[in-house]
Amino acid sequence: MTDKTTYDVKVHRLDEKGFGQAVYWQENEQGNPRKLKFTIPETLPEEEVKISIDRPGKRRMRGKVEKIINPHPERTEPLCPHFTRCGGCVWQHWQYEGQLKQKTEHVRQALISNGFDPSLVLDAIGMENPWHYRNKMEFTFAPDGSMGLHEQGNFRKIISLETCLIASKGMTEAALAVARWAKENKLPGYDKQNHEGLLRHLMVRESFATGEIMLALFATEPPTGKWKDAVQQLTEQIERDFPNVKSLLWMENTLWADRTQAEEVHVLSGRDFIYDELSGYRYRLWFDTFFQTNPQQAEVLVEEALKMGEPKKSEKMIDLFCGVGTFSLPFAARTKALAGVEIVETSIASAKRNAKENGIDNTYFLASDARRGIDVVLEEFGRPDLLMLDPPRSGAGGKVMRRIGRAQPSRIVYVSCNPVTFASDIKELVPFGYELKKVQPVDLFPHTVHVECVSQIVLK
Ligand SMILES: C[S@@+](CC[C@H](N)C(=O)[O-])C[C@H]1O[C@@H](n2cnc3c(N)ncnc32)[C@H](O)[C@@H]1O
Repeated sequence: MTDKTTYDVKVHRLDEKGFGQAVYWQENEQGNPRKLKFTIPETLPEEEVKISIDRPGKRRMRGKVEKIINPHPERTEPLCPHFTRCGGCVWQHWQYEGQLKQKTEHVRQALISNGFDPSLVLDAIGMENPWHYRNKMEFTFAPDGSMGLHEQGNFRKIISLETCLIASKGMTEAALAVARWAKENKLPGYDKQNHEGLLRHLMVRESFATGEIMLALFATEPPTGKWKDAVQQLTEQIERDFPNVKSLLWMENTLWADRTQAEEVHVLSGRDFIYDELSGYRYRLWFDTFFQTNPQQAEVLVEEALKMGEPKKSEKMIDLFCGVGTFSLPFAARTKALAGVEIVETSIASAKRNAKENGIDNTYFLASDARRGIDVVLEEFGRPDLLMLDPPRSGAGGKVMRRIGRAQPSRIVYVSCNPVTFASDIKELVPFGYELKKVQPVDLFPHTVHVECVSQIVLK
């Protein structure tokens, strides 16, 4: 039986997942005060709410809102029917302006915690229309063959897809067609518990610039034998109804890990990649290529990075964590020479090809871990005038930052998707004579807690 005791609490802050945090004081059996700590999704700072216990816990309980006693002035009606259950967007109940203010504040707090001046953080640049911005989605099949997104906090449960307000409309329609085909053909979804079933994931990516779409269906068996007719039907249907799908792939994946990886790629229709464009450069994207997922705001990010980096034709530059060259190409076009370092070999192969196909011939790309790669590049390339880095969420780490400090580039542009690791990374540069000049947050992920920022750091 669930405990229907209710507690009136006030949200005092949001946690790193964007959920409200609150405490409630009550007396224990000995008459001593006892503190109950709650995490409450779908609440906003300073809101007073009546909650019940959704999920008990020793240290912190998950609260369920029974009534909003005093709502936040920026509370709004969420638009998506999947909101509250889907783990995708957690802030649809917050007016977009409020989300942006919170993101700016989050970056400022991360700087304060590391001893930097928060006034260096400019207001976050948001989107004019913060919907249907994503160019890539991954959906999962449930054992009953339905397809959708993972339920919030429960990776075993799948919410059947009806719509998605952050994915592009074209991509969602194509995904829904695949979901209907799977249902009509009664194809079994993969059961993670007993490792049985056929369909595992559907990855969809679309280029907003070229209109090309990729559909990659991950399955435990090849598209032959007893599945041949159904696969043929899917291929014909997609070719007929979705002419923009330039890549329809069947990815064989028998591995236990729940990831969109493939042991064999079968091209059912078109090619094994699609073309995309960003900031005027053309890119080939394979199913596993890392590429910015909000292309409109990614262009803003590139523009801001160029403004902060002020690249010059006489200068040498290093791009650490360069991926397929999203920043490398526009910077290389404005510098004398650019060296890019990235750990994923296929991304480096892609970066080389992208540079060539875009007529850029002053780049040198190295597939290496950043820590070793920076040493190799410095040895072959000499001291850079400008260095940019765009590490993953875990940050670059002290060893890489200290190597950057010792290399003494006169300007550094740091692009980050995690203000916390960003702030601790740049602190490492201070003893080497660097000064943080400004930080520009850019919102690439409306309705989620994530924020990207570009910053300018100079040698004093
Ligand atoms: C946030 S992405 C940025 C990619 C690129 N700048 C872009 O905008 O497309 C971070 C990149 O760092 C790469 N990476 C992760 N760990 C790395 C490491 N230890 N050394 C070098 N590159 C790494 C990832 O493969 C990924 O391409």
